[in-house]
Amino acid sequence: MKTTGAIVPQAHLDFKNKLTTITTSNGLPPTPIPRFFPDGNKMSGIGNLERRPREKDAIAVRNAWKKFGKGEKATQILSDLTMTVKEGTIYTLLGSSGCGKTTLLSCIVGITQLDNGDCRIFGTKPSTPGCGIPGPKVGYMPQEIAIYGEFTIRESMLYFGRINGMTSEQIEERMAFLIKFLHLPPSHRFVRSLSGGQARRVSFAISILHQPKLLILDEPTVGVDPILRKSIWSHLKELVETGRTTVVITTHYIDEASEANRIGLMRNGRLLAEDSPSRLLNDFECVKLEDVFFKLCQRDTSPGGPGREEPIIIIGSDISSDDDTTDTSLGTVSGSGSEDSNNNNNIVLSSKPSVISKELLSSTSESAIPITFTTTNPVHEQETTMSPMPKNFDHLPPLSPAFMINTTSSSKSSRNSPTFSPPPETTHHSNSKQPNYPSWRIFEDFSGYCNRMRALLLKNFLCMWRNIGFVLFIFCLPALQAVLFCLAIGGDPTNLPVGIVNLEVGEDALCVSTPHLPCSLGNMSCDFVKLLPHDGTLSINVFGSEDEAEVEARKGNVWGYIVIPKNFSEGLLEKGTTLMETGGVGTGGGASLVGGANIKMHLDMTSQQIDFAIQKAVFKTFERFSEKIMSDCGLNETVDAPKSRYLEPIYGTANSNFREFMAPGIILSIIFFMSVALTGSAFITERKEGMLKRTLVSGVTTGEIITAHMLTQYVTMAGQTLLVLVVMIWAFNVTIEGSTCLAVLLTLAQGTCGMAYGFLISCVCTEERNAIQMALGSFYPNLLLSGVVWPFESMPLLVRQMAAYLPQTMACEAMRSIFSRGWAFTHPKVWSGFAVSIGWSVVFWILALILAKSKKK
Ligand SMILES: Nc1ncnc2c1ncn2[C@@H]1O[C@H](COP(=O)(O)OP(=O)(O)OP(=O)(O)O)[C@@H](O)[C@H]1O
Repeated sequence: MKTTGAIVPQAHLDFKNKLTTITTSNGLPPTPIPRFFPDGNKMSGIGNLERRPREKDAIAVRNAWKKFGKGEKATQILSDLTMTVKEGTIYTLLGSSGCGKTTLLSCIVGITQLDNGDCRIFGTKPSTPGCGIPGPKVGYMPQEIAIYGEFTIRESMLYFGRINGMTSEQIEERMAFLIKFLHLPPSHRFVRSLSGGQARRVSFAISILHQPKLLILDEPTVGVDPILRKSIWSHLKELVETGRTTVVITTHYIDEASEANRIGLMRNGRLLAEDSPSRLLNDFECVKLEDVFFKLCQRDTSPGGPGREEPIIIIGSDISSDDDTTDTSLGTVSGSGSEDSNNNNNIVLSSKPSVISKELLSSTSESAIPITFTTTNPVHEQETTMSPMPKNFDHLPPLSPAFMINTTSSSKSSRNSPTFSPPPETTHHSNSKQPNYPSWRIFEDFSGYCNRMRALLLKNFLCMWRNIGFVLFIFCLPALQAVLFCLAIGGDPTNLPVGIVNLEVGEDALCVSTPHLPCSLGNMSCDFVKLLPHDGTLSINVFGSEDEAEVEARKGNVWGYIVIPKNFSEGLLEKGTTLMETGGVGTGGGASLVGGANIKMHLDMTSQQIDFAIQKAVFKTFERFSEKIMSDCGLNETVDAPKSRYLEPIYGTANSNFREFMAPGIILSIIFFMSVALTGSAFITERKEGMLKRTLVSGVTTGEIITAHMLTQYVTMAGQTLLVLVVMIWAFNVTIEGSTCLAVLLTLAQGTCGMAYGFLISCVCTEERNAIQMALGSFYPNLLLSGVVWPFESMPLLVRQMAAYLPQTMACEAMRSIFSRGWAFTHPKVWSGFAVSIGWSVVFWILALILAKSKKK
C-alpha cells in the first residue's frame, strides 16, 4: 500500500467535528444528528463551535451561505457549504469553473464576508483580533499573477515580505533559497519580462516567502506545464511535511488532485464529497477521480438528485493516516483502502463517508436510523449503535442521489430546489457574521503599521520611478493644460475682417490719396477711418456701396460693415457747434445735419465675443476721433458733455479680461479631475490585477492603502499645483493679490476631494472604461455649473441654488477671491470654499467606504 507521506499523524485524532445529518423525502424538516465527541459528550448545533475551539482544524467552514447581488438578481454562490481542513495537510478543492471556489477562499482569508454560516481558521474567525488572517499567518496566491510588472523579482519579494513583517535580511535569505529551489530567473529580472510560467512561479514564491501557517493557492497550476506542476506539488508536499503548513489549493485538473491528502469536490456552491483520494476511489469503485466526480455530478443533477425529494445522508468523514493508498501517478489508486471499507455493517466516520440507500431510508423512521460510528483511532474508539449501511453503490437506484458529506442541517430549500436560498437571518447562524475589518488594527501594532506604510510608500514611489516618463507627463499635464487655457481663452480677438463704406469720400474710402486738412468739411471721415485699425482688432475691407458690403457679409467674408454717411463732416461740425452754444447740453437743433454725423454698423451677431470686440473697437475709435476733431476745431475747451467716468477699480484691473475670471476655477478643475483620474485608475488597476486582494490578504488595511496613496498623490499634486501657478503667474501675468500659500492649500483641498471622488468611482466601477465614463459624465456638469467658465449669477435661480453646493462652486469663488481680491482665510467666501471641499471629501470617502464594505459582504 502506497502512502503519500503527506498525511499528518494527528489528523485522525480529531473527530470532534462530525456534523451528521439525515434528511428524508417525507417532507419532514431535516433532523440534525448530534455530534459525537471522544469524551462522550453529545453536542449539536453550530453554537458548540463557539464553546469548543478545535485546535486540529486549520479551517472549519460550517453551513456557509454566500450570494452576490440583491433581490431577484442575486446569485447564490455558496449554499450551505461545510468543509474541514486539518492542520498540516494538503486539501484540494476541485470543481468546475464558477462553482464558487474563489469565493470560498476569499471568505476563508477574510476579505469577503459570509452571509450566513461560520468560518474558523485555527479556531478563530478571520479578521478578528489576533487571528492573523488576513495577515502574515496566511500566504495567498490569487488566480491572477498579482505582481507589479514594473518591479523586479527582488523588489516584488521585498514589498510582499515587508508587508508580512519580514526584515530585509530575512527576505534576502528566503529569496536566495526560493530562487534556487523554484528555479526562478535571477532576481534583477523584471516581472513583465518573465514568461507566464516564470511569473506564476514567482507569484507562488511570494505566497510562501514568509513561511505562512496557512497557504491558500487559487489555481496555481493553470496554464503551467506538467513539469512545473509536478515541481509545485512536490514543494507543497515538502512544505506540509517539514513546515507543518496547511495548504488549500483549487484546481480544475482532476488528475493532480489525487496528490492531496484530502479532496473537496465542489459543485454549485456545495461540497458533494470530501475525503481522501483513495477513499473516494474505493467508495465509488472508480479508478479515476474524474469518474468519482462524474458519478457525483450525475447524482447531483439527476431528476432524483439532492433537493428533489430524495433521501440524502450527509455524513462527515475524517482524514486517517492509515489508508492513504493514493498512487501519486495522477488519478489512479492502488490498494483497496482501509480495512473498514470491507465492513458493510459499520460506517467508519474517520475513514470514509457512507451511503444510505433510498430503499433503506424509506424502510426506516428518520429519527430511528441506527448507525454505528467507529473510530479507527484506538485511543478514542467508541461506538454508537446505528443501522448497518450498505456501502456498495450498486444498491442505489440508478442516478439516485444518496451521497453528500460534511454538511449539517441544511435548510429544506437547499435540497428541494435547484435554487438554493439561505436560512433566514434569525436562525442559529445569525450571530455568526464575521466582524468588520477592525480599524483599530492601525494602533494594534505600531511598528507593524510603520513597516506596512513604509512598504506601501516605497512601492508607490517605485511604481512612479519605474514609469518616470509617464509621471513627468502627469506632473506637467496640468501646466500644459494651463498654457493651452491661457493661449486659447480670455484673449481679445484680433484681425477681424470688417467692411467700410465711406460715402463721404467715395472710392478712396481709406483716404489714401485724399489730402488731410484738419477740421475741414468733406473729409473728416478720413480721420475716423485711419484710426479704426489702430489696436489690431479690426482688419478693414473697403466696399464701394452698402449692397456690395452686405453681399460679402452674407457670404461670411467679413463680420459686418460700417457706413459713413455722405454729409458726415457737416453733421459733426453742426453737432459740435450746438454743444458749444448750449454749454454742452445740446438742444437737438439742426437735426438733419446732426443726424449726418451718425455712423451705422451692420454686423453678423452670431458670435457674441466677436461682436463685442468689434463694437468696442469702433466705440473706442470714435472716442479718440471725437477728441481729435474737438481739438482740431478748437471745441474741447468749451464743451463739457455729460459723461460717465470709471474710477480706479475697487478690485481687479480696469482692463481685466476673461482669462483672469476663469483662471482660478480652471486651476481647481484641472487638479480636481487629475486626482479623480489618477486615484480611480490606480485602484481599479490594482484590483483587476489582483494586487489589491493580495495586499489585503497580507494584512494591510484599506485605511493603510488609502493613506499611502494619498501621501503619494499629495506629492504629485503639490508638484502639479506649483507648476500650474508658475505658468499662470509668470508666463501669462495672472496675478494673485492674496496669499499664494492659501491658494495652494485650497488647490490641495480640492485635490483631496478629487481623490475621494476617484476612490468612490473605483468602488462603483469594476472596469476602467466605466470609470472614465463616470468621470467624464460628472466633469462637464461640474465645470458648467460651478461658475468656472461663466458667472454663476447668470444661471436661473433654481439652478443657482442647486449649483451653489457642488464640490467646486464655492471653492472656485474662494479661489477667485484670493486671486483677484486678495481676501484672507477669515473672509466667509474663502473659508466656505475650504469647508465645502473638506465636506465633500468626507461625503465621498464615507460613500466609498460604505460601498467597499457592502461589496466585501
Ligand atoms: N463580486 C462578485 N459579484 C457578483 N458575482 C460574483 C462576484 N464574484 C464572483 N461572482 C460569481 O460567483 C460565481 C463563482 O465565482 P468564483 O470565482 O468563486 O468561481 P470559481 O469556482 O473560483 O471559478 P473559476 O474556477 O473559474 O475561477 C461566478 O458565477 C461568478 O461570476
